Amino acid sequence: RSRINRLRKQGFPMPPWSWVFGHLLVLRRYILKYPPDTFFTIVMGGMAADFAETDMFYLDLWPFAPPFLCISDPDVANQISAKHTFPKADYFNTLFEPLMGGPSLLTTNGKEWKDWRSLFNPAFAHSYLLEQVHGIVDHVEVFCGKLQERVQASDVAPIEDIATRMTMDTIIKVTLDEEMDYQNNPNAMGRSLREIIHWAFLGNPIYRYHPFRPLVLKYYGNVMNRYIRTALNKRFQEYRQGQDDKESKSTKSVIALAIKAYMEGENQEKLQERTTIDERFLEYATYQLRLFLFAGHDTTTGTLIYTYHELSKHPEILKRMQEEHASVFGSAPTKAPTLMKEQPTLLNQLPYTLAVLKEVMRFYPLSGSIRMGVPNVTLPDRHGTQYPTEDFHLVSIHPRLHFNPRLWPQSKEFIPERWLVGPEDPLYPRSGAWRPFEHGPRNCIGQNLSLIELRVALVMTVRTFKIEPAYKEWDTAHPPGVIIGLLEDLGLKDGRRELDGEMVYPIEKGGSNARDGYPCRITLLEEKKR
Ligand code: HEM
Repeated sequence: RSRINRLRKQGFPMPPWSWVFGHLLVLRRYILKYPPDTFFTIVMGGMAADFAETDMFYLDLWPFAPPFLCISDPDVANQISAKHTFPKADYFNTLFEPLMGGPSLLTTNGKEWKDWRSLFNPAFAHSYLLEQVHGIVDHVEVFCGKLQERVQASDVAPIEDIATRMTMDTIIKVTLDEEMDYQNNPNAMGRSLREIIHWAFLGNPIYRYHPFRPLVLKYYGNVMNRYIRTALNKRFQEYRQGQDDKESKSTKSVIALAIKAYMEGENQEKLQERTTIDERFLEYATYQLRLFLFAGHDTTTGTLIYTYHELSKHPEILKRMQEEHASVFGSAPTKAPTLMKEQPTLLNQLPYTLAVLKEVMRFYPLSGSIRMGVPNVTLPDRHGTQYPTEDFHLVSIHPRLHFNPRLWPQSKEFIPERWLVGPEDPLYPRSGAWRPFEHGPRNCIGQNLSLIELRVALVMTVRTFKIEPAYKEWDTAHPPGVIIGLLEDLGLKDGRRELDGEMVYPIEKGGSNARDGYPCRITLLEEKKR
């Protein structure tokens, strides 16, 4: 408090502050502007908009969170992400480690992080992942079957569950070379991940301080660990077999490549004797694989759902995307899966689809970035004022960065073309203003995988299915329970379910999912035309 007070007296920007509450009451005022389940980062974006003059401000939320230096200036955000000056924050680690079970790429620093990142980087390269398109197409085909079932049922239901199962199946296939088949069957691994997210759930103090939480996390963590370790051992034996038998088929999974790189870095003499995988590798690789599943499934699912939503609102954009798919894969949508399997590089010929995805990610930033400030290092705002960083968590506020009218002409309009114009065009994106995957050495390792999977999913769905939100029908069919309804009627509970006139908005559920899992109606496009 006294440190914040000193900075306040020196005139650094921050909301009105008090010795007793810090900025908690101010935060509450902002929270009340939004529906109660709104993704917290969006609330922060709203607050940051009131500091447009500096695009930086301090925030004191003690005792609920450490003090923050909030940043929505692209140059400052670039300075934070460009080098390793600012480490990942301990606070951040305590929030995320229960999800992974131990130290992972997301939470470690220095040599420990660098060694693991170097081991996995090659397998997440775009060209390498294109070799995995075959498996991705297979999983998207199952997803299409599920959409088809929804067409036949002619119902209104959330799409999130089936889309999440698809992204989980895909990540497990690409990273571990295992068929989880979660889209068709209940699966202990998939269920455990969901339970862990639910119990580790960062924003809900009821779960955070629940006495059974450690036991529940341990139980489900063990289920995940067992699954991953069994798969890792299988991949190791395949690697060994590949060593002895040069003819054997080499697997292409992310972990197969990482095992190969790890073993090649080992003492070669010892390697000959090794019949089981080294325990330290097994333990740490398990944390990384849990992270891939956690970091990759909700984010990719959310982006897909928000893309369907924007396409439903902009028929002209949908039409242009369909035309692009027809020009690359031919006029019959049924041919596209085979073509993608045979020539995965065709996915590189979809600039418009990619532009739509980038614009969706600008509109719906699903993640964020936090680093720890360090002694004697300051960050300058665009007027040159230097902000001390020591003891502060440096938070990049993506929703503000992505909507700041100073950085984005027509910032509230959905314009995929801004991603297709040259630097001479006013719409051309400003460097560092778009950060869904963050930038620099610690950017998202899975971004190529997400963008490939999303393109495959769009190619295989948008010329066949029409997916339209059906919130009104859903809300009518699912009114709040008697007690909640009464509290809402009495004004004792906030019953708002719209943000800026939109029924679809990211909610706080561990990963910024669409409200109620995006209830929608799915029909066949031909049906619509008839
Ligand atoms: C639309 C999809 C995705 C979005 C928006 C997203 C976003 C991000 C962001 C913003 C970061 C940086 C966090 C920070 O600075 O603290 C990050 C890091 C990371 N992401 Fe993603 N992600 C996505 C998909 C994936 C997928 C599919 C995977 C893996 C299969 C993945 C794995 C990771 C990992 C391991 C890191 C930590 C990297 C490091 O620190 O070295 N992500 N992601």
